[in-house]
Order: sequence, then C-alpha cells, then structure tokens
Amino acid sequence: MPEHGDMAIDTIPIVDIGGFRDGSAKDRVARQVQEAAETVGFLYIAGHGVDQTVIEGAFEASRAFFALPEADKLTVKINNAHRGFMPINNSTYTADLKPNFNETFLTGLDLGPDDPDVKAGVPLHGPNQWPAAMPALRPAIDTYFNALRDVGDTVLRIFGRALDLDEDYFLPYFKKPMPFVRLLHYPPQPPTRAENEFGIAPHTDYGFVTILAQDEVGGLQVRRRDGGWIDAPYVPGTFVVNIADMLKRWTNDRWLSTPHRVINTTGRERYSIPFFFDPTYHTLVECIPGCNRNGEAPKYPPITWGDYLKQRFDSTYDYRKAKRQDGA
Ligand SMILES: O=C(O)CCC(=O)C(=O)O
Ligand SMILES: [Fe+2]
Repeated sequence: MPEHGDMAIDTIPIVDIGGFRDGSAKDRVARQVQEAAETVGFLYIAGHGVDQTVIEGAFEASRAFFALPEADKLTVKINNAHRGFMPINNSTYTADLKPNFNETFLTGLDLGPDDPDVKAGVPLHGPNQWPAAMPALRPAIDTYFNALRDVGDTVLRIFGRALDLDEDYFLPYFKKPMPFVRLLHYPPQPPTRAENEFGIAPHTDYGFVTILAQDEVGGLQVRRRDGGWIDAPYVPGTFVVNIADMLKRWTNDRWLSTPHRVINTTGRERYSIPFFFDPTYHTLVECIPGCNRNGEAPKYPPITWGDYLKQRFDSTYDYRKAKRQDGA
C-alpha cells in the first residue's frame, strides 16, 4: 500500500456508494472514500442513484447548445454572477499557458432580485440565463442540477463520516450552497498542438468537491506525485469525484486536491459536465477539529470561502479581468 499522501498509485479507485445510500455499508463506503481522498484526491463513484436518462439528457442538451450559432450563445454571455456562456479561449491559469481551449456554459442557484444576498450585493449571486433560441436547455439542465444536488448531499454525509466527524457535520455550511453546473465543450486539438495549449490546462479545483460526468471520448488526466499523468477514462455508470482546494485547506492538507488537465487530440468533439458543490458564501474555513493530527498547529489562517473563490475567479476568467481593468 502507498504511504499516506504519496500519490504513487496508478489507478483511480471506484467506490460504490449504494451501500451508504441504503445504509447497508456506511462504514465501508466512508473508509474507501477516506483512503481515496488521502492518497489520490480522486475517485469514481458508482451506485449514485442518478438515472442514466437524466445524464444523457444533459449531454444531449449540451451538444445542441454548443452547436447553436455563436450569436445565439452570445445572447447569454456570462454575467457578473458567473452564470451564462463563455466562448472558446475564455480563461487562462498562468501567463506561460495558452488560454484553455474549451467553451463553457454555467448555471447556479437561480437567484432573482428579491433574493437577500442579491439585494445585499453579495458577489457571485444572481440569476441564471437561458437562450431564447433553445427552450429545451433549461428543463434538461435544471433536472440535472437537481439530481446532482442530491448526489452532493450524499457526498457531504460520506465526507463527514470519512473524516470521523458527524455525518451531518458539513450540512450547516451548505444551507444556501453555491453549486454550479458547468457544460464544457472541447473541440478537437491538432496532434501538433502547442505544448502549452490544453483543453483545460493543469489546475486544481477551487472549492469543496467536484462531481464530473464525461462522455466516452476521453482526455481527462490526473497528476501523480512523481509528475506523471494517468488517464481518468470514461467508466460507464460512474461520476469522477475530486477533492478541491478549499476542502484540502479545511482538512489541514489531510485530503489532497490533485492537479488534472484535459488534452483532446482524439479528433472528436469532447463534452463533459462538472458539478461544483461548494458551501455558503460566508462560510469561515478553518482547520476541522481532529484534522490537525497530534495537535499540530493549523497550517492556514481562517478564510471566508466566498472571498477566496472570488479571488481565484478574478485571476482566471477573462470577463472578470476585463471588469477589474474597468475599475468595476
Ligand atoms: O472536462 C473535464 O473532464 C475536467 C473539467 C475540469 O477540470 C474543470 O472544469 O475544472
Ligand atoms: Fe478541474
């Protein structure tokens, strides 16, 4: 077995969470998830309970949306609440990289002008946007969003137990969560692609947990500690789950947030749909009791989740960088 925290493993484990959902094997599931979170930072989950037709419906809608004329997609250009469409090459992680070669459509909680956080001007809270040219997008994505929220709730409970906390430990932090469904389209990249041009460049996710559906095309890779990359291929009936930066920080680095990337030189269009499940904007993230093992001092000062996320978004997405230059 690998040493703790040493991602020397060649495969990403598959954990059937059905036994957690029906209560027949909660401890086994929690232990397997804990092991994966500590050693890999990635796992596949099977037995998640989402109907395949819901997943297929979301992919079908995604393909149809990205096939619309650019002008129609631009009617729902991303708003300041991070909801809507971003054209190809819309984001860059670091200056030495080319922009990420994908196009994206995002939805979150649909918050109108009467929502207290919208009224108070809390960043990244606001309405979804739907293209008039494609009425079928909203029902398909809303259905998927709701299904993934259920998966997210189960994952929260598993994580609580896996960290030897109460199963309900994380729930209060998710009373008004910040979930996002992100439709992604990766056009094929030429085999002669520049070395610093990726479908999505190596990065870690920002928040709590990501639950990803991908099509069968492939191209997602996960980094090992030794710098090598392993494929995270499509596995029917599963989602790919990864721990993100804020949860790594919350656990005092006990759990890993592992870099990953997409290169699509398959010659085919690739589609994926990550669901980012993150807590309430004002959540104060500080070392979870028991995660500072042997009583060592916490590694990080407390931080507010929303402030942290806003900072990360502002440094990645072109539409937010442009706003900052305008002084907005
Ligand atoms: O498309 C994928 O498989 C990965 C997407 C991803 O890493 C992200 O959106 O953060
Ligand atoms: Fe990611």
